[in-house]
Amino acid sequence: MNKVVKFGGSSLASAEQFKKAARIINKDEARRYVIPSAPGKRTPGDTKVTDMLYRCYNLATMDDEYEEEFEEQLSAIRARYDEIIAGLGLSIDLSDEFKTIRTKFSQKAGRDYAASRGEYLNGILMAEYLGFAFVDAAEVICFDEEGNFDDERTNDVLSKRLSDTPKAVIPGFYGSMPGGKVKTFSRGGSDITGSIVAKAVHADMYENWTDVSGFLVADPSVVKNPKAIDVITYRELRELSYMGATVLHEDAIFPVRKEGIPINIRNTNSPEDKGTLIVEGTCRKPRFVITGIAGKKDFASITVEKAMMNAEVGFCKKVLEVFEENEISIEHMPSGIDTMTIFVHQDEFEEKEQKVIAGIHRSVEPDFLELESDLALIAVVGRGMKATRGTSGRIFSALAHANVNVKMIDQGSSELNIIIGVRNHDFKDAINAIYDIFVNTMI
Ligand SMILES: Nc1ncnc2c1ncn2[C@@H]1O[C@H](COP(=O)(O)OP(=O)(O)O)[C@@H](O)[C@H]1O
Ligand SMILES: N[C@@H](CC(=O)OP(=O)(O)O)C(=O)O
Repeated sequence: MNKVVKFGGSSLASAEQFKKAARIINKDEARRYVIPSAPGKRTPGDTKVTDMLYRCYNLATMDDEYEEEFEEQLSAIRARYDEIIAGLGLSIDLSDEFKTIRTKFSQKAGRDYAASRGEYLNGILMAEYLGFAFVDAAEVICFDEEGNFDDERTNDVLSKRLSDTPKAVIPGFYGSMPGGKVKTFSRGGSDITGSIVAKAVHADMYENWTDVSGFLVADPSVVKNPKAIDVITYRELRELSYMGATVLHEDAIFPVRKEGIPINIRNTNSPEDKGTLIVEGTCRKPRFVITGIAGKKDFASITVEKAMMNAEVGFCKKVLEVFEENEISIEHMPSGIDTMTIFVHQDEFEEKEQKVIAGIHRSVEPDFLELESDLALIAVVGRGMKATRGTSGRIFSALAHANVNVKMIDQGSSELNIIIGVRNHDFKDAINAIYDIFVNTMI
């Protein structure tokens, strides 16, 4: 048996949390490969070390007048680690490491290098505390010249290196490019490292330890005490993570999915809870018709209307090309007989708005063009929806009861998800209404 365990920033924010993580690791001999994140928030108002590092690096690249602030920030980061070292009774001294960091910062080693030090230093502490080998992710997680993750090379290097390292700590979030330049994944990317390591060592399980007892039906900051999901498929999870359920990075699924390795989301603060099992497929019936709800705010929509639009060859392509030319990514695109609507991120769209409108006019001469802003998209996801009639009807009626005006509803062709567009200010009410109708009324 061979398990890869990733501990998130909340699980390693202090010495107390480190002890809990170590207890979990030591309880099961199979937990051989450990992926730590950087120390996260100790309290809701606290700052993650990764954010402190970004800030510190920004200060390092500014004028001399910011030197004092830079020094303060670097000392505050050091203090976070020294607090953990003291709390764990370790005899490690990070002076040399911080000397190197200071030199690299002054040589402008890059934002990615700066951010990666959070995981790197936490990895050193974790390896020392557990008595495991430390494997620097810069040596085993490979990116190509363009900065894209190099799957094949990584798998080769990593599996070779770990085949003669029975127990190791590999820091999450970063790797390096061919010349040795450090490169990070996007935020929350330690989840991806965990998945890559699990694939390389052919793990039986990838455990992802966080501060909630699994993947919950809805975001706990939106719905009070949401129920945990027992089993969820990779496809369902991908839909939910993409739509903002942040518990697992949306790209963390791909490496383990190829190998059929299940992911288990667990709670470091409540290790006896079974958490959520993420699997390729299951014949286990879901507890509720829906598996989960997630959503994101701050979208704008552009509705293009033209009579006989469907008969015009290449109409949609021409409209989409305008967005491509302006480098705006499209989030969602429901269409009708004579209309198509394009949802985009408002902040990306705002500054290019007039160029896009002019471009659409020029390329397809629409009868009518309508813009709306401050919209939210909500995804209701569930493998159980396919077999259940009237799911959309129930969503509509729940939202009507909650006085939420539905701007758009669109069912994915896989019948795995229904996307609903509402106003930003109705976001919370809408999610709670959907949660109530499918979860609370079923209990
Ligand atoms: N559907 C959901 N289920 C569980 N947690 C969610 C969900 N949506 C949002 N979250 C948030 O995700 C957090 C865990 O993710 P994250 O902060 O990245 O943890 P970590 O620091 O362990 O990596 C939870 O504390 C919770 O607030
Ligand atoms: N520390 C990085 C990477 C990461 O995955 O962190 P966490 O596991 O705390 O989400 C970040 O804050 O983005």
